[in-house]
Amino acid sequence: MTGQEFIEIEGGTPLSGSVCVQGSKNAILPMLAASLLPEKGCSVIRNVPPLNDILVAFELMRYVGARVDYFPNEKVVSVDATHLTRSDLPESLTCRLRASVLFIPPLLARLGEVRLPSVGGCPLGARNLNYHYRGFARLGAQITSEDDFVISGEDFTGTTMYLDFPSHTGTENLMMAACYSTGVSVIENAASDPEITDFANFLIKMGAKIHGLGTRTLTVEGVPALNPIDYYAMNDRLDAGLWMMAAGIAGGKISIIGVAPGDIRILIEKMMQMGIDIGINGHVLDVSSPGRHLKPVNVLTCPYPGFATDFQPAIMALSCVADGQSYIRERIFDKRFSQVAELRKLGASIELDEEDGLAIVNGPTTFRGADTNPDNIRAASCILLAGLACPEKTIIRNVYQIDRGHFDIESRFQQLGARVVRK
Ligand SMILES: CC(=O)N[C@H]1[C@@H](OP(=O)(O)OP(=O)(O)OC[C@H]2O[C@@H](n3ccc(=O)[nH]c3=O)[C@H](O)[C@@H]2O)O[C@H](CO)[C@@H](O)[C@@H]1O
Ligand SMILES: C=C(OP(=O)(O)O)C(=O)O
Repeated sequence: MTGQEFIEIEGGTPLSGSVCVQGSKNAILPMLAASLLPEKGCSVIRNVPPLNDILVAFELMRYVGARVDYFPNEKVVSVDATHLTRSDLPESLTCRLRASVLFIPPLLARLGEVRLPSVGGCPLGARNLNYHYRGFARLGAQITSEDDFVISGEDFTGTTMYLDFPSHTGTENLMMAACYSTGVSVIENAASDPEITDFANFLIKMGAKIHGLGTRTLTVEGVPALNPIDYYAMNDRLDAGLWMMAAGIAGGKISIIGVAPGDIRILIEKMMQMGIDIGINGHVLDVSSPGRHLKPVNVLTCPYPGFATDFQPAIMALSCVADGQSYIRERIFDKRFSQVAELRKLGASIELDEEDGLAIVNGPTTFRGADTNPDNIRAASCILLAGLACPEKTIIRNVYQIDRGHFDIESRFQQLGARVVRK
């Protein structure tokens, strides 16, 4: 990948064929961190796509002394963390990966101290980490510097932790730390996303005792040690959603292989409200759409099981081609509308009140070709989708963002007959 790379889309072709869903980045990242917990032996994680964020996580793990062997064709990684040597994470890596924060619990458990400089990830607004640090402090950690986040302590005692908001990685982090704390911990108002349940199952396979999976209250009984395991990570509901919405906006009929329909039921519901046909055949979704004359939609993002904020930019692309006004309300992040400026370059008519977290989309738009520069994964997905409905050429720069979240995107689109090329 070079900085000059871009993706070019020439839309207007209906999609046909089948596409397989990749492994879930947001489930695999905490698993990679937790694979540093066992004191001896190799853990194996399967269904691991070569996404930029995952590759950066491998670099962080190697930096602290773990041996990481990755087999991209088999999508398998093995991790041996027997000889960890350091826990001062380098900013050159943490500034590229928000999930760097997930390395705090294993490094505390193994080495007793962590230095975590600023963390990167999608620029979506404030993205505070106060629930993480408050939770670690309640378990017994000392936060010795808030500037560079130096945190220390290893003998934690179970406690009750309440999250003011059900933070996704906050829940994962405190659940992971509670696993090796003495006694019982309760995490109230926890996030209940499917990735958290899959991660909890990963920890349980390692020997952890976690109760309340999939609910908003998690109870964790501390255990003396966690063991290396071999685990098959869940598929990525965000990748599945991208393909569903691609068929929705481009038109045509595709089959999406490897979906847990229950994990994306609100997206299915909203797309059906827009006039898109979705057939559920076990773990395969058959999506067919006219691609035009979609119905407008109202969306309000919420913690799981509500409408996922990570789908908000993409469904905005669909709402642009709908006949009428759509209302899209963002309630998770304070700056999650960066795709609006890029969609406007393609001719979209969107009234934006970012303070109120409201975008009113005036459809239908006939997109025109444009040169775009989305600043995060889901904004890039949004423009990819808009490009499929645009008869002229759409350029997407900053391809690094797409490659953080979706593996081999152009080949998988080409497989469905779309004209999407990397140049
Ligand atoms: C790697 C990963 O899994 N990323 C996902 C994770 O991000 P991430 O875990 O960072 O998102 P959170 O659920 O923590 O954030 C949700 C909201 O809570 C606030 N907050 C969070 C923690 C905290 O200590 N203090 C605080 O105020 C944030 O500023 C934000 O407004 O969940 C998001 C919301 O579903 C998704 O968009 C991301 O794709
Ligand atoms: C927001 C995302 O990732 P991160 O939390 O790592 O920025 C994402 O996957 O859309």
